[in-house]
Amino acid sequence: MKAAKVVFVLGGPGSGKGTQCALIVEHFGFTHLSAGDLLRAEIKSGSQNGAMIQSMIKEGKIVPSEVTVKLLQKAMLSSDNDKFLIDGFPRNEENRSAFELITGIRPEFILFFECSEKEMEKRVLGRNEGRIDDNIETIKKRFKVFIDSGLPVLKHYDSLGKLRKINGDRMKEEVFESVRPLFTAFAKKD
Ligand SMILES: Nc1ncnc2c1ncn2[C@@H]1O[C@H](COP(=O)(O)OP(=O)(O)O)[C@@H](O)[C@H]1O
Ligand SMILES: Nc1ccn([C@@H]2O[C@H](COP(=O)(O)OP(=O)(O)O)[C@@H](O)[C@H]2O)c(=O)n1
Repeated sequence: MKAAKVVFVLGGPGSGKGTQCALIVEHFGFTHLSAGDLLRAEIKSGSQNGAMIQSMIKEGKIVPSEVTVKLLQKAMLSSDNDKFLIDGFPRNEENRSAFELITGIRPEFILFFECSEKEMEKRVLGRNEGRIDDNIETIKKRFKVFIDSGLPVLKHYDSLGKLRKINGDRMKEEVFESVRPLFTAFAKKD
């Protein structure tokens, strides 16, 4: 698994991570792994961690890294692909160090969508996916967690020269035109 190429995709709730990942998958043949989607699937599967995960998500808190890294690792191992977009991860320093320790993988780079809180709030409230955390009370908590726990992760990768910031406040097609050049090195599909 050490040969796998990984790009972490970060940004606040509603910054457009999932939307841009779908476009990258379509154009560059990556496999999209959303940490949030894997955690939500784990709740639905009736896992013994389900109740804990559900209450963390409802409160906008970060699920213990061991749980999330195991889910990501399992998904990577069961894929034929060797190029992964890991979306919504790492959310804090614990996520980051646990992933590096357990998988031995270092990301190629970090795609980070910068977006105003006003725009993110509007998008999340309009998302209509029936998520238990897409309500104004939990959104405020998620914004705070993003700043308090997420910024140290971004600083870390910035210091390694791996942070690629994209203005996510624009129309999705315009955002993708800024994303595209970062992936041309991966253009050849295997
Ligand atoms: N650039 C954009 N402009 C307007 N709406 C967007 C844009 N990107 C995504 N959206 C919409 O905003 C909502 C949140 O986007 P999503 O990709 O799910 O964000 P995230 O994965 O970062 O939480 C979705 O309903 C999506 O269709
Ligand atoms: N690495 C992660 C990713 C998500 N999560 C949880 O899942 C929730 C939703 O994350 P998400 O990435 O699906 O959605 P957004 O908050 O980006 O819109 C987070 O608020 C956390 O409670 C986590 O605990 N650890």
